[in-house]
Amino acid sequence: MDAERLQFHEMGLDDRLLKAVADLGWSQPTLIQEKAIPLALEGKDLLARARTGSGKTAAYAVPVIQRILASKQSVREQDVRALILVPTKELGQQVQTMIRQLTAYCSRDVRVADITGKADLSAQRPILMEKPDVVVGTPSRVLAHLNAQNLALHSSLETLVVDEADLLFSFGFEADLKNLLCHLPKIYQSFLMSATLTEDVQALKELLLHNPVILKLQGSQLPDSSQLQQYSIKCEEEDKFLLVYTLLKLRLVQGKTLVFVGAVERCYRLKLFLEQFGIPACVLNSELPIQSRCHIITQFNQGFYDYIIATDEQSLADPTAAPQATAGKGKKKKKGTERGGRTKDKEYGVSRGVDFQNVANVINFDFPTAVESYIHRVGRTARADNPGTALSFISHTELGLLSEVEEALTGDNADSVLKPYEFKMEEIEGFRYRCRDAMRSVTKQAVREARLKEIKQELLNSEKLKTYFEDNPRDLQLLRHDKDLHPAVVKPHLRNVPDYLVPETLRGALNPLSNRRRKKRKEKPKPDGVVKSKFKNIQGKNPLKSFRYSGVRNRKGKAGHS
Ligand SMILES: Nc1ncnc2c1ncn2[C@@H]1O[C@H](COP(=O)(O)OP(=O)(O)OP(=O)(O)O)[C@@H](O)[C@H]1O
Repeated sequence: MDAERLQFHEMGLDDRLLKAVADLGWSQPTLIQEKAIPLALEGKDLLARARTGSGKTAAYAVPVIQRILASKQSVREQDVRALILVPTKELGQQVQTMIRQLTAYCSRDVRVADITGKADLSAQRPILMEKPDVVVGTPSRVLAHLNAQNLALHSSLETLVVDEADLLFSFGFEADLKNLLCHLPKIYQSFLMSATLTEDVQALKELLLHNPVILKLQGSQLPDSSQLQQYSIKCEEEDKFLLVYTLLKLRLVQGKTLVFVGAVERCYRLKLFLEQFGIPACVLNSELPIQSRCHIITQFNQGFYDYIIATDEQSLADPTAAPQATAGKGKKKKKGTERGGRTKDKEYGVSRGVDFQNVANVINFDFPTAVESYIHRVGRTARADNPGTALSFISHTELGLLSEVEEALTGDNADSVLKPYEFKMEEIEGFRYRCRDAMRSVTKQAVREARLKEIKQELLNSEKLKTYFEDNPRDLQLLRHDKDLHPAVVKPHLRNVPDYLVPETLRGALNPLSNRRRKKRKEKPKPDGVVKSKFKNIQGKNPLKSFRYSGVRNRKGKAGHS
């Protein structure tokens, strides 16, 4: 604990709030919380820029709740007192969950409603008619309710929060946001929270804040190398598959891992490839229904899955993503339509603001197309005080983007932030044949079918999630999202790795679990998402952090790990 740091109990917070904070296991505020909460409680408008994963949500949620609890002591009338604007549905749900956790001991006094969901306006009307103290929504959703007179804010609103402010404009909410402001009272307190201070955020600042205190914390946008280790490795298309197979199958990457790809189609390509080796993974992208997306994230956080293959669709290189991207430029369009009539959800955001918990590694299978996107993706690991690693595969076409990221992250520092991931590709040549064998089954047709199958399946799941599971919550745990999508092409011989193929230096790393035992284990959630393997016992640490598989020679003169 940092003795210098102002503690939660020294901030004059309500006891019920302090008790909830203690239940969350937070021994002290994060830096942004320490600075922002007292200023917010003084009534100041705030513009807070702090890096991803630094605890911005509670930095505004705690003062919002405190203010409501304080005002309830004198005014008993129920009204909407706080509005929290978020760019995505995922974030909306997450903010609601955080507020519910923080109000666990005062849930009657502080009611929160997340209206980001897809339900009809009329279905959400009754919720708003009850005048929850805190409303969480995207600007377009909130505006629609204001226009439909399901919600009135002009006399009651005390606090406005704009979370992930840098993303609101890029998600196309500029016009909605401006229209929404006409419905707000003259005086209210505002907080603008952002991971980056873009020109858009500056513009929002002028629009929303009055004499704000500007908190710019932590110069770097990502944690330093003592907490987050970043690597890059140059490899072309086929090698990307070969390398990811080796890393996952030999458990060279341990713990929960998010693999980012550049297009929805590539989610399925990679999933189909991996499933042939008995490596299960969930797919996460904007085509899936919101209920499924949130359930996948919840289960991942609970340790059900080790791997998620996700797209980061505000920066897709996929040409089919174009409609979505242009929808982000202020058009009224809610959804982009892909070729083949598939719809994408504009309010989808996986790499932005979503609190994946205890993610040990982020792998950029395809490099992001913008610096911001790199920061948000990599920010899914090393959150709060946890350690993490990020590994980026770089093809020759992506070298320019790598330099941009390097430049943005390195700043004045002469040392490169992304260290080379030294891996002797020639040592795993023996695996190339089986990878090609697996790739042959991953045809365009197979990918298309898998994609359709998954959407159909998830639409069914989503219906169940909406209705059935409310009555049968225990069955919810049994609903899995990482099942094989194309069992017909799975070749059983690929599931096991014959010893002779494993480079001598990596033999200890192979996970000894048989398929049968693996199946048995799959039923149970893993407690913290970190899979124990023989390798871990041998090395005692995450190999992605310490791995050197290069020309470095050990004392016996063999290439090996250091
Ligand atoms: N005081 C604290 N002590 C320990 N953990 C905390 C504390 N405050 C927040 N956390 C945890 O840190 C994680 C990151 O918090 P949060 O999602 O609010 O970050 P963020 O700054 O909003 O990140 P992003 O910009 O990526 O959304 C969460 O899991 C949260 O529960």
